[in-house]
Amino acid sequence: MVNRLTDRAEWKFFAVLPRADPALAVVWWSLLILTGILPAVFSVAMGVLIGQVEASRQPGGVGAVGWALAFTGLVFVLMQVLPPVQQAVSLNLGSKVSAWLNDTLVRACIEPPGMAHLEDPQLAEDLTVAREFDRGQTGPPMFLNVDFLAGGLLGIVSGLASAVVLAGFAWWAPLVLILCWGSTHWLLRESGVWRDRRTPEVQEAQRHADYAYRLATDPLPAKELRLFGLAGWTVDRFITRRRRLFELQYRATRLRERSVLLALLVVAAGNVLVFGMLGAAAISGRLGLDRTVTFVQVAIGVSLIAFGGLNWVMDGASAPVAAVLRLATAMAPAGSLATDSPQSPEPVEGPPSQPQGPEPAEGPPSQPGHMIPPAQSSSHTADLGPPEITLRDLHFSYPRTEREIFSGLDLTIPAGSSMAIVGQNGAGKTTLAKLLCRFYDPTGGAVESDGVDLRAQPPEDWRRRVTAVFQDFVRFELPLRENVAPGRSDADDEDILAALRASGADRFAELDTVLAKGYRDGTDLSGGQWQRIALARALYAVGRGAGLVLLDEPTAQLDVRGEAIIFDRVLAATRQATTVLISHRFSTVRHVDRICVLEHGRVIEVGSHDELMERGGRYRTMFDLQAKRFGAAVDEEGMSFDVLG
Ligand SMILES: Nc1ncnc2c1ncn2[C@@H]1O[C@H](COP(=O)(O)OP(=O)(O)OP(=O)(O)O)[C@@H](O)[C@H]1O
Repeated sequence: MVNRLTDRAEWKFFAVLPRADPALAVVWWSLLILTGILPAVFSVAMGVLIGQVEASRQPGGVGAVGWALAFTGLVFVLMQVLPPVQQAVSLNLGSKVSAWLNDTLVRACIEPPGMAHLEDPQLAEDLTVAREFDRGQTGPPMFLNVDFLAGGLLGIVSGLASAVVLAGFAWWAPLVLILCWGSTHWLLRESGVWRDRRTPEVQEAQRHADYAYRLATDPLPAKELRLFGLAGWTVDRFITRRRRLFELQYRATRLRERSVLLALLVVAAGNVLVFGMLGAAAISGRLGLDRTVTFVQVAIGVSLIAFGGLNWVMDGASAPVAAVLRLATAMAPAGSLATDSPQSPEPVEGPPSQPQGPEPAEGPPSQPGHMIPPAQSSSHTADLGPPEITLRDLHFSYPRTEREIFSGLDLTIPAGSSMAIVGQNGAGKTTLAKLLCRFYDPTGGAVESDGVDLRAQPPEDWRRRVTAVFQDFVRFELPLRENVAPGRSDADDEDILAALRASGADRFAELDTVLAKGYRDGTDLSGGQWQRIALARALYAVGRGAGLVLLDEPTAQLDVRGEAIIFDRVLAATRQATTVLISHRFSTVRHVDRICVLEHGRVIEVGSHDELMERGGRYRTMFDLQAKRFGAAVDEEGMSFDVLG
């Protein structure tokens, strides 16, 4: 019984209020009760006033009209003053609840060390419902909701306070009216709750409407949408999905004729009975004018507990809150990683695990949503040096998929060496980089660092030793300084400038310039310039001691000459690290120590460029194919680079 109550979305909603701001929640409830009982008190005051006026008119009668008038006036003034105060408190509490929910949601998304929770379709659907408190697609946003709710709750408190006063007329009268008006909640219950809010149809309409909205408002798709004449298509998609959403909401929550008629009948019967008895008592003289006025007013006041705004607001406000709380618990296990290696149940030999604490990632956050906590100090990692990486009989399938990306992959990358991974599109190169960052755990076999399974240490300890430039690196809408050293308030400008110089990115902007056009004095960069910034971020991390450097197509957007120069500089800067390069450009690949060719989830060739060329296998075929389409040229400085033939 208690569990059923606490499991309800409404309960969860009210439980969140004190968590968002305990003091404000107490003030909110207190004002609600005080403001709610005032109409009933006013009815009593009016009755008393009339009684005193009548008494003072009697021959020799002495009425305390003045006191009664003052009391009525005081209640009236409070009735004018308290509602705006209540409203201000409601809006304030609404903002606090909104902020608390945002915090909870952001934490739920960002804190799990893995990534699977962000790719789970069911959780993604839940996320859409949860974000409703903020976006307000199907109801008001939370900061307004708390005020609307206060309005509905005030009605309930007023109605109950009126019922208490009405008991002075007859004990059964408030019971009859509460039963009648209260039954409307049950009779019209279907109309107050959007029960099928979590059906695939609703969630799909919601997600697609949201996506079309983002397509229209984000600057990134703006070019293609215009070029391909997709403006009308986007608007149509948005309108049809929104309309569908409204239709589904309307169909679920519209008032049904039969229920409304039944509710009217019940309410009419109860009110005819109570008001009839009140009238009879007044006519017979059993009830004086003063008490008649009071009881008629409170009998009307009980009607405030009827089905209405509260029912509609309550559902819209509590469903997203329940969804946020659900996600807060569901995302953690979905995005968790193994804590112990099945391969290394014994205490493992090898470099000591990094001390835990608030230290930052030495590597940059490589994916949006995967920032590692901000920095206090940066010792430790430099001492550990570059790791030797071993992939031992590695098997991997993405969560909820059957297909094996790796099926028994064995590979060793010696400490301090550079290794290029080549293979066709979809061969699993980026997946390998993700496994090396430990965004996922293998489904079989192991990834080892210096002979120690990565699962034998907390992911954050391992990630302090890793830095990466991913194909889809993040472009922070932040000053250049923070793009190179994100989350590091203690970063030395000289170190940042050195990293920028090494990646050839030192002339694009001042360190304080925000790298986004939408900001005052902000600037945007070209694709290749952004790539150099991402490289600078990785090089800065290497300077701070990151021992494993993952470069996934790090120079794909650089011009041919720039690529050769920058790549040489990157290799020089990462000479002390173990470097893994993923690239389709053989002009880059040939500069590394060893090359590994991936195919069908396995390593089919490993060796230096010269060895693999001599072997005449798959690498040679791919190299020759690319060389046919490209020719070598020598620029005026005598430097050789590839150009289109
Ligand atoms: N998050 C994911 N969930 C499920 N499957 C995925 C996910 N990411 C990638 N895949 C699948 O894994 C396979 C390998 O992808 P991956 O990105 O590792 O290839 P790649 O070798 O880097 O390709 P490319 O050269 O095109 O960058 C692909 O078939 C892809 O569809």
